[in-house]
Amino acid sequence: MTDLSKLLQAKMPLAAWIIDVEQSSVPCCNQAAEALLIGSLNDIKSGQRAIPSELRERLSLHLASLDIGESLPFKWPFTSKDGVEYQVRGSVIALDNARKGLFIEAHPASQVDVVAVSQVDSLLDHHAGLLAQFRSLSFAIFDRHGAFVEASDYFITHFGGIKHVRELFAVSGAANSFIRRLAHQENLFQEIRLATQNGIRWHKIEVSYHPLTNMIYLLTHDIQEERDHEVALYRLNNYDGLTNLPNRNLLYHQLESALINARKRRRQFGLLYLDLDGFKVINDNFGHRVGDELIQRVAERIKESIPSGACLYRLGGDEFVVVLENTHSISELESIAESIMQNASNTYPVAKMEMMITASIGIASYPQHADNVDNLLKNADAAMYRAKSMGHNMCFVYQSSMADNIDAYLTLGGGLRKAIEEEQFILHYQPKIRLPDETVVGAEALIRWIHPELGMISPDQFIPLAEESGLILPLGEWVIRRACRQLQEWRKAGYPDIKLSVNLSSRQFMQADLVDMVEKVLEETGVDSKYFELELTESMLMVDAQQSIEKLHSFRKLGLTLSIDDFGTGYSSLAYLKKFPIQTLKIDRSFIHDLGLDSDNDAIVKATIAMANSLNLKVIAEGVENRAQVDVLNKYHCQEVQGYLFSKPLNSGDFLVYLDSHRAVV
Ligand SMILES: Nc1nc2c(ncn2[C@@H]2O[C@H](COP(=O)(O)O[C@H]3[C@@H](O)[C@H](n4cnc5c(=O)[nH]c(N)nc54)O[C@@H]3COP(=O)(O)O)[C@@H](O)[C@H]2O)c(=O)[nH]1
Repeated sequence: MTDLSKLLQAKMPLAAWIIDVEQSSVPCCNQAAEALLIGSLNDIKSGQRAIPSELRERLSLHLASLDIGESLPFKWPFTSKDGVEYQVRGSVIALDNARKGLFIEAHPASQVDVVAVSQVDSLLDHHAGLLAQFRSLSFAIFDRHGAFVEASDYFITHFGGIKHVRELFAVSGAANSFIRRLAHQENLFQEIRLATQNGIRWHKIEVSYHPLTNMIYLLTHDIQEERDHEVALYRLNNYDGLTNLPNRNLLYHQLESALINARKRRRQFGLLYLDLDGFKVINDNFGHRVGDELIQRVAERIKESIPSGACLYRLGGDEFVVVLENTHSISELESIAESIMQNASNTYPVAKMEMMITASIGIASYPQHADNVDNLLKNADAAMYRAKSMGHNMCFVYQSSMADNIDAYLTLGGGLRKAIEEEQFILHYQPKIRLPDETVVGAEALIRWIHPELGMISPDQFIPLAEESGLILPLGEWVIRRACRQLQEWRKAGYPDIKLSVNLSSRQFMQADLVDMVEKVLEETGVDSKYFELELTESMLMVDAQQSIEKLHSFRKLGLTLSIDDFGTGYSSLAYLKKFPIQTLKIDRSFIHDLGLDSDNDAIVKATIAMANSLNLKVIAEGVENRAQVDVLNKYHCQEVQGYLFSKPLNSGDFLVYLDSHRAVV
């Protein structure tokens, strides 16, 4: 084995000092160092006590910040024998703890090495100890053709008996480039993968070629553990722990690069924004462990459903994004979305159960729908919410007309959240009039937002925003609670019992715990459920007819009445409606508008009322604005009407005044 003490003395063309930094002394230095005792380096001679305090401080500083085997660049000015000012350059390398180190430096004319350590008891003991430490460095010498000459014990244990420097490299290309650079007598300092006895590992290497000996001096430091930590940290920052899918960070990176590519090559790329329907219910009912397992299975299923070039990301919760580069058309994106929805909706064996879940997907494409990453994501997200509000298991392609809503969402959306917290809403009540005696028998509760700056905002403006942001759930609950409290207040004030209806939005109707919530509010307020009515639209019910039927039966069990709003605008037939346990049909105002003016329209209204009566359903006509309409409706035996002819929606005070003057005489 090489005796590095000899190496230090004889073979190294470098001047080398062993410096006890703590004692500020120089236990020894080699022959080359003796020959270079010039200028400020003159103070650093063998057996010398007290090195220059500035040098000592700087060495201490360097050594203190280093771990074993680590190095730092070091500069020190000195003047040569012939009076030339030089800047010594090299690096400090720690030996066995942060306070002991090896310092190698070079200047233009020759090379200078300094070994610096601290905490030495005696010079002699110290000398032996230092050499042992030096031996523990991974250090080797090669001739200028790369043939092995000598190495430290540690080097040989770590890399094995090698004959040529080439054998160190994991990749032949790296070896070639290394040898090429050495041929140009370049000094190297780099991080590279080397082949060790324990496999390929990352190393920091420091190489210098010395023309005096024609030798290559190589110092290596194994940094595989640091690299492993870096990789672990990278994974933590960029991958989702549950599914191992790349996360939002990597999504942004890929989208940015997809955008650059698409711009450069004038290509398209697409984005599918995916959210599972009703995942919260599974989490709430079966626990997060089952929810997590389901998310993993769904992720696998989605991965199987997308083309090989596509990339799947998990944004967190039940949200995923698929990025498809180099797409040709939106219909291509739609057909991929369809196949994801189809595959995802098959059952999953989770926790010894057969689980089912569906997904809603929003689609946006560059350049059609946005020209930057943020807008693309935002638009795909909005399209996803639109898909959700249309029902389960749907996909929706972003439309530019949604931009108005999104802009409004950005300006009103934040305010809407605050408005819910601060209850900036009121309910107005539009009387429902019985025919033919035209007395008030009920009312429809209609929400109004009293914005602190914008004044009263119509529900047409903010209900779609509330739907798309999910805020409709707390807002809808507020409406139900407020309406029930109002009923009780009227009752307690001695007004006759009337039926009050509220509108449900489609997202609200999908809410898994809707029935429980309504039941809780009824109990809380003490309202007699037969005076409370829910208005639902046909399209809402037809999204998942079977589930709707079950939900409606649950409401019926609570004693509520159920009404189909906007009847005639959807696609359900009266025969089909028989399956729904409903009590009232509200004919849409578009049919009432032309009543008495268009015979086909009249025939439809007449037939609807007749068929509804035969099915034992009450009929109410909305949007009644003139007497002629009332006359026709009376002729067809329509039971109730609602519209501006009788009253616009009123605040609760005005409504009571109206009620007083239009109530049935008993
Ligand atoms: N999910 C919820 N939706 C709600 C709630 N409150 C209201 N809405 C829905 O918003 C839409 C707009 O409502 P609004 O501006 O209140 O308009 C209602 C009436 O003012 C209007 N109306 C009534 N009579 C007439 C009339 O003679 N002519 C005419 N042009 N318009 C009239 O109709 C709206 C009520 O319609 P409908 O619900 O179909 O009975 C509207 O879609 C509301 O449903 C809420 O709390 N939750």
